[in-house]
This record gives sequence, C-alpha cells and structure tokens, in this order.
Amino acid sequence: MRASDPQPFPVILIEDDEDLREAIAVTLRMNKIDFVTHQRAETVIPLLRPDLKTVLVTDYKLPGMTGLDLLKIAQKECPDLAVVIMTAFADAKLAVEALRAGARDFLIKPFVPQQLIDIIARNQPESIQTSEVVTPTQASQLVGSEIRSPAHQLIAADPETIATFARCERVAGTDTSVLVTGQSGVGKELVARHIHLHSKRANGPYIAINCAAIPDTLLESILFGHEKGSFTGATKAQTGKFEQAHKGTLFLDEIGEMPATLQAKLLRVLQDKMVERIGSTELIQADVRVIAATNRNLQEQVKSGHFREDLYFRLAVFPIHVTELRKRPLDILPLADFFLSRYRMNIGRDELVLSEGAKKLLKTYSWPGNVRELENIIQRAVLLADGDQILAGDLELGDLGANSLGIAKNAIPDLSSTEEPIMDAPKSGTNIASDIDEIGQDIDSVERDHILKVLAKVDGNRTKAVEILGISARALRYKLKSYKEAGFINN
Ligand SMILES: Nc1ncnc2c1ncn2[C@@H]1O[C@H](COP(=O)(O)OP(=O)(O)OP(=O)(O)O)[C@@H](O)[C@H]1O
Repeated sequence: MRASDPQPFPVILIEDDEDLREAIAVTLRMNKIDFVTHQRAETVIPLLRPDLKTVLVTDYKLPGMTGLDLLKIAQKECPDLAVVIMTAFADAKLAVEALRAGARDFLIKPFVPQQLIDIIARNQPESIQTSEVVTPTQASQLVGSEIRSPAHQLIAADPETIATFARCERVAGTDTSVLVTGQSGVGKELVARHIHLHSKRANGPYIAINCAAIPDTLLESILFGHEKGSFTGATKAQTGKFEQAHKGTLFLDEIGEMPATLQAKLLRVLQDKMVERIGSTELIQADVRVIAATNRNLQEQVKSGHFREDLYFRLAVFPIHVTELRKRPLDILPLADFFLSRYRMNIGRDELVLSEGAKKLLKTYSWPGNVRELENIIQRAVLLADGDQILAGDLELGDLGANSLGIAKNAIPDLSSTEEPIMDAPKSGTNIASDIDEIGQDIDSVERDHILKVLAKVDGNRTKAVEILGISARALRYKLKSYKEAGFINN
C-alpha cells in the first residue's frame, strides 16, 4: 500500500529522528500493524480527509510545522481522527497543550513498545478496530468486582454498575436485541462489547458503527453494502457492516440519528435476517445480533414522529440503562485509579498516586461528561503533577464543573494551590445537583445548559469545549444539531 493509496493505513507515524522512527517501525511490524512513516508534518496534510480511518502518531517537535500545528489542521479536516502526540520527558507539559487542543493520547519518550501498541489498540477507529475477531482468550473474565479484557477493561465497583453488567451477562446468552441508553460517555459502547464477549458469538466479529458520525448519504452503503456502479463513485463492490457482522454482533451507536428511510430498511433486515446491497437484488444472509445505543430519549422521538415505533420495539426488546457517573459514586475512585495506572505508565511514573485532596474532589464533582470526562481529567493530571501525588489542583476541575452546578465563583477554593485538602465547594456542588433534580429539571436540560454554558465560556471554540466537557467532537456536533432543531440555539 502506498501513502497516496485511498485506503488508509491503520497507523501514520511522523517522526524526524531516524533511529526512533526505525525502532517504532520494527515494533509495528512485529505486531503486524500496517503503517506509513513521514518525517515532516506537512507531507501528511494532503492525506487528511473527513473519512480518514487511522491513528496518527506524531512527534511534537518536528522540522517545520509542529505536531500540534498538524493536530489543529486535522481537527478541522477530520475531527474524529485519533492523534497521539509524542514528546520528550522534559517537554511533558507540551502534551497537556496537545490534549487541550484535542489530541486523543500522548507518549512520553522514552517509552516501551507495549505502551505504543496499547495506545494504538485503544484508539483504533471503529471501522478498523471492529473488524477484528475478539477471541475467547481475549474475552473478559470476572475478577471480583473488576471485569477485565486486554484492550477493554471494565471497572464495576458500585452496586449499580455491578447490576448493569450482571444484566448484560444475563442477556448475552440469548440473541435478543438490546437497546443501551445513557448520557454521553457513561460507557454504552463498553456495555455492548461486554455483551458480545459474553455471548456465544464471542468468536465471531464485533462491528461497531456510529450512525451520527457518518453522513446520511454514506450510511446506507456502509450498513448494507453496494455493488460496483450502483451510484456515482461506487467504483467497486463493497460489503456492508451487516454482512461483515455475520455470526457476530453489530453495535449501532447513536441510533436516534438514523434517517427515516434507513430506519425502514433496517427494520426489514432485522425481520428477515437478510440484506440486499444497494444496486443488487440478491439476498445475502446476515445472522447478526444487533445492539443499539442512544443518549436521546427514543420514546420521545417515537412520540414526535422522528423514530419508527416498530423499529423501536424491535430494538428495545431488552433495554439496559447505564447510569450517569455521579449517581454511582462508588465507581469514581476505582475508575480514577484504573485510568491513573493506564496513563502513568505512558510516562513511566509508576509511583504517581492520587492525593487525599484529589480523591475528595473526584468523589464530589458532578461529572457532567461522565466516565469519558474522568478519563480525560486523569490523563491530563498525570502530566500536570509535579511530585509523587496528583493534587486536587492538577485535576483542573476549576470553576467550570462547579459553576455548571450554579455555585458562586467565590465559593470555589483555589485549586491551583498545592495545599491539601480544603475541598468544600464540591460538597455544595453535590447538593445543588440534587436540588436541580428536585426542582424537576430533567437531565437532558441540565446537560444542555452545561454544554451551552461551556461553549459560551470558550467563545464558541468547539475544540476547547469538547476538551472541557470530556465528550467527543462528534457527540458535541450532533448535540448542537439537535439543540438547533429543537430551537434552543440559532446556529
Ligand atoms: N466501567 C468502565 N470501566 C472502564 N472504563 C470505562 C467504563 N465505562 C466507560 N469507560 C471508558 O470511558 C470512555 C467512554 O465510554 P464509552 O465510549 O463506552 O461511552 P459511551 O456512553 O458509548 O459514549 P458516547 O455516547 O459518547 O458514544 C471509554 O474510554 C471507555 O473505555
């Protein structure tokens, strides 16, 4: 495959140091990961397209354009692209800057090969990652209250979460359709994968697709496939995700975003267990277990006529709701420790632990961005911590988390102080959060208010907003779209 080939490589590596480039190349080759290398960021710009499915691993400091400059361009051209920034240990703070600008992950040099491989595995785009067959040896094993699999570890310490995963395991043995609901970043994808890994289909493929991330015009062909010449640009026949998921599981994320015409076709496929590629009349068998997810209220969408009722009932045979993080407080510290052990390994600081003040703050913060926000915060704090402890200030929860709950600014302690621990504000934050519930404001409006407040605070800069909110760029995009449709914003 050549660099100009329209089919992207799973990894694009940009590193100007020849020795390091070669060392990384050896690691990638040994792990059978296809890649292409570049010495300068500029040469990668022509490859950036909205549908680029790859992990871009780039050094920060390069001759000419920096890795950060490239990241900023990539954010515009292909906002869902996973960019991993490498920096030298002495420049670890640059990695924070990169995370703020939207980098998915970082590597502090020197790093061990396994760190690189883990990061690539974690950040594989859906279309590449999901075509993998997850073998039984990779399947999760229950270890006390922790459920583990190599690339996808699950933490379940709160009774609420333990019950959720138990529910997953109960339904896993059947072929029942499952509808996973919950706010953005609560772990819906993880739940879907867990069901697959515990099902009799675990030896088959697990294919995930995000209905909101794919333009409506492409979604049909991606789901159902097409024949050569069936539409302009269909230069070769393409199998759809249903065909690829034969004898496995298909995860349809953000199903509420699926256009009405496709809803009808999806319903037919679910009923008949057969697909017809675009431009073909041949019926192809698709023995697929479907798990759908949404952070919208699908029943409301059914009522308002935006989602087909018959499809809703077909998908929601077994509903699983994943609760917001703030409502399962016993998960917070185990999750924080779990992410801490993952990210401190990136910088070779195994001694790094959470201070008591940081733990207290984590336990009482409201977590509007749920587990994804917690992960982002720990990822950044690992870089910000100077000593052996992550202090409350390193979490940079600042006033936004507190303000989002309506706390007066002067009630917020100075989190930049390294003094430990004087965390009173979050306590009142928790009270205010429950006050909001008590006065009847539903979670969706709390979330919407928070997102719009954060956007206003960063002057509409979406890159900054997603970083603060701990949600993906695509999640923000479609949320804004739905607010616009509902008349909450003008543009
Ligand atoms: N119980 C958990 N244990 C470990 N990691 C978790 C857990 N729950 C969520 N995560 C991690 O949090 C991040 C967000 O989870 P996930 O993508 O599954 O959320 P989601 O609800 O599908 O989000 P979205 O609605 O935005 O697609 C992922 O990196 C995931 O691995």
